[in-house]
Amino acid sequence: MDYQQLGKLGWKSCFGGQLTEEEERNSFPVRVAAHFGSRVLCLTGSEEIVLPIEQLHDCGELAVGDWLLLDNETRRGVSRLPRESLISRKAAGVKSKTQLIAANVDTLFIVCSCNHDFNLSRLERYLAVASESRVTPIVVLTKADLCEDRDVFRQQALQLQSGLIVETVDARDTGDMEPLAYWCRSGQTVALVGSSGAGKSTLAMSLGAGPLLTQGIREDDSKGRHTTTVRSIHCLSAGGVLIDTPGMRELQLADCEEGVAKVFDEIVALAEECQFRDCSHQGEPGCAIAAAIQCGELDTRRLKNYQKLQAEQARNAQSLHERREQDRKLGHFYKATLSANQKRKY
Ligand SMILES: Nc1nc2c(ncn2[C@@H]2O[C@H](COP(=O)(O)OP(=O)(O)OP(=O)(O)O)[C@@H](O)[C@H]2O)c(=O)[nH]1
Ligand SMILES: [Zn+2]
Repeated sequence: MDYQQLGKLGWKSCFGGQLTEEEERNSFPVRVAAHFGSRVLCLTGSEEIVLPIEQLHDCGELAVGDWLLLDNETRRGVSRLPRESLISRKAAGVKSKTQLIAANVDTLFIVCSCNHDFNLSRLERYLAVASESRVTPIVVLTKADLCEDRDVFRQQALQLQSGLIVETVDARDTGDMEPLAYWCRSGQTVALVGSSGAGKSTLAMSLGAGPLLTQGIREDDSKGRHTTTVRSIHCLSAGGVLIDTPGMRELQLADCEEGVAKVFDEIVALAEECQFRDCSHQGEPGCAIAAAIQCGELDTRRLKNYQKLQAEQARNAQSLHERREQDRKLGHFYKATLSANQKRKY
């Protein structure tokens, strides 16, 4: 196994530690770089392998960023290595279906501009997703060059979560990328989220995002037509990789009760102090949250956003549960029909 080549893809030694001797002998790791319906693009660090999805059946549902083991001889997927993190979202348009966005991301750059785009509630939403996905969030405030006092924005963002790291940058300036380099070093995987126009592409460019392989990529199909393969993994000048998929750009909360509770942990703690266990914090006597609002310890915007995100995630989680139930029942139905058909045949 060429660990140096794998390092370029964000491979960490802890992944290697999970392999059995047999797996080390008979298989090799690849990273999922893109998914196009029936085919999956996998990278070894020195080679690109496009595999039909059936060949990866044993690896389960796949996300960009997943590490898979392929059999040395057949190149069939043997298994998927346990994920260190997984970012998922409620699929756009499809009611209550979860879509896997990216796996094994170490750091999420939450991008927001120091202008009218700056929105604390949106930042909290992304922080909840990061927490739920087990990814370290870093808030990157762009367009700092265009505002009078970048520190005003920075201080507000710092309040959102204890220990939160917030950087202010001119995303066009490579010199401003230095504080971010640590998160982009070799063996690290980062992803970007933020609203349209916040500066994600500009930031990616300044971080040196480029194609992972410069040779051996076939851009022409068998008929000589030019084809562009959408690669979702890019290498960065600091040695790490960036996962950038269209799905990353529109995250919604899906089943992330823990993430929301973590980001708003002071509100959760306050609620435990309320006189009534089922206090709805809407004027009941002995409400600790109302008291905190009154004395200015907690602001109304934050409480409202907590309640909104809480309700939103509960709704999504509920419909996900219903869907899973439905799928389960449908599964039983198929099985029953299948066995009835088989009985008829024999
Ligand atoms: N002055 C200044 N301009 C910036 C900065 N970051 C981004 N821009 C400009 O803002 C515009 C939008 O930036 P993009 O990088 O395209 O934003 P994006 O987040 O990728 O947007 P989508 O692709 O729509 O998601 C571009 O014209 C950038 O040049 C910054 O830090 N300072
Ligand atoms: Zn209360």
